[in-house]
Amino acid sequence: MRIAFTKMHGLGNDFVVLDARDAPIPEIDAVAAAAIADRHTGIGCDQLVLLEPSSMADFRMRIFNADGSEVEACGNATRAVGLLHGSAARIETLGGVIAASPAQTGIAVEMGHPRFVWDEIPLAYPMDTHAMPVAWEELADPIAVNVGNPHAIFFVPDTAAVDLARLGPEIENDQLFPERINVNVATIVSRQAIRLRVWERGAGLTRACGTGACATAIGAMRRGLVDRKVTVKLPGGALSIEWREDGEIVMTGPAAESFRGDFDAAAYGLFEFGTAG
Ligand SMILES: N[C@@H](CCC[C@H](N)C(=O)O)C(=O)O
Repeated sequence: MRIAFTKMHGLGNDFVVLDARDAPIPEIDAVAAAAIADRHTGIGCDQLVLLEPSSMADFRMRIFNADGSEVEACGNATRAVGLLHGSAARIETLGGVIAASPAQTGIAVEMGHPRFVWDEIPLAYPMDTHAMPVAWEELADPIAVNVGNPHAIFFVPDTAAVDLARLGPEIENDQLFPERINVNVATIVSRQAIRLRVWERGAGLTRACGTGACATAIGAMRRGLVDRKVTVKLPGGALSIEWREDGEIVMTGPAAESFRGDFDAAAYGLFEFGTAG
């Protein structure tokens, strides 16, 4: 059996998208997701995205990191899937129902409302998430924000000077974060602009992280450092993030399709229905 896929990206954060909305495909587990995402022996991507029917929205989007872990949210993938769908859509995710629609500058996504309480992040024990009294070398006093998925944000003088490849995994896997964490290092450029690099939970350094941009913008707004609408500049390009007065986060930016193909299901341990196990 062959399974069709679409390779897509949002600012260089890349995805293998499998569309099972109309015709089911074999169940994707963590092992298969990691194998497909592998850049040496698989197709290669930061996240595997699986579209399925939904009873509460237009369709369901499941997201697997490159390490196989299934997660709640992915901003860039939501824009990519919005582009693939071609019109406005309500999308069920593990993080809640979100809405994507075509916009002048790409795809706009209503990402939901941010959460700040320690057990909503989640943290291992109670702590003020607005100014956390913790540090990993020069990375200190982060803000924690959950925008569907968990983020820690460190404001630093120069994002390029941070050894994120070394400190990122240390913080991601710290026992303070029982579900691990996405690690953001950000520099305030002006009241309308932020520079950002992200170590993603389960995927490592990526060219861009949409939820990281949302969480960082909200963290900077909470600290009074920027206005309620900002441009977040990532290595792969820029996103516009607005925190509306009604509490909704709106992320707007580009997405693109790279190519389409198909793969042999058995090569990833996926078997036709009724033949698995
Ligand atoms: N690249 C994504 C985030 C993907 C999930 C994240 N690594 C997590 O584990 O929460 C984005 O654009 O938001």
